[in-house]
Amino acid sequence: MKAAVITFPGSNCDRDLAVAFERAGAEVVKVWHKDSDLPTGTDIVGIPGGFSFGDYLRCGAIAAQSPVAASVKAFAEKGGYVIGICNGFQVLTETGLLPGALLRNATLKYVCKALDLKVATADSAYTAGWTKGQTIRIPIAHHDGNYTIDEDGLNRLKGDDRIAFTYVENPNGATADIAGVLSANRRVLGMMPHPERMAEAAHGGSDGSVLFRSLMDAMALS
Ligand SMILES: NC(=O)CC[C@H](N)C(=O)O
Repeated sequence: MKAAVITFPGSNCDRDLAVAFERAGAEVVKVWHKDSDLPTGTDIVGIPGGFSFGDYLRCGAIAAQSPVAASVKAFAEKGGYVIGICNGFQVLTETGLLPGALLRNATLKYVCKALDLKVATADSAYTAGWTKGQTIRIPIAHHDGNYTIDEDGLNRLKGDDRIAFTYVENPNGATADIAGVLSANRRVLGMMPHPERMAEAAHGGSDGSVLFRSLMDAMALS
C-alpha cells in the first residue's frame, strides 16, 4: 500500500503519521503542498495534524487552497481513501470533502490530553478492527475541535451511520459528541483525535495502531 502524506507549512504531525503508516506496513511518500500531482499508485492520502499556515483565517482554510488540495479532492471524488487527522480534518471540511465545520473549542482553551472515544461504527476500512460501541483511548490536541453541523446534516450522518467516533466526555462542545466522521462512500475519514500518537507501547497505548492495521487489511482485500 502506498500512502501519500501531505505536508503544509506549519504541519507538525507528518512524520508521526508517516511512521504509523510504515509500522502498519505501508510505503510512504511525503508530498509538499505545492506539488500538484499525487505520486503514481497512491492508495491513500494522509493529511496530518498541525498548524497549517499558522491557522490564519480559519484552521485549514488556506491549506484547502493549496495546489495539492485539488488533486486530493479529485482523488477522493474518484473513490480514493483519504484520512485527515486534527488539522487534516479541518482541511477536509474546508475543501468540502466532509460536511460540517470545526469551530473554536467551547472553553476557548487549547486541550491536549488522552481521552476515551466510542467507536460509533465498525463499518469502514478505518474502524473495522474494532467493534461498534467499543471504548478506545486516543489523545487530542487542538483549539478548534468543536465539530459543528446543522440538524439536517446531523440526521444524514446518523441515518447513514457515518459518525466514526464520539467522545465519552465531550472536551470541546462538538455537536452530538462527534470526534470523527466519514464521507458518503465511507472512504474519507476526518477525526480530531490523533491515532498516530497512540500507536505503540512507547506512546503509553497502542489503540491507534488498530486503525492503520485495519486500513492495510481492507486494502489487501480490495
Ligand atoms: N494538532 C492539531 O492538528 C491542531 C489543529 C489546529 N491547529 C487546532 O489547534 O485546532
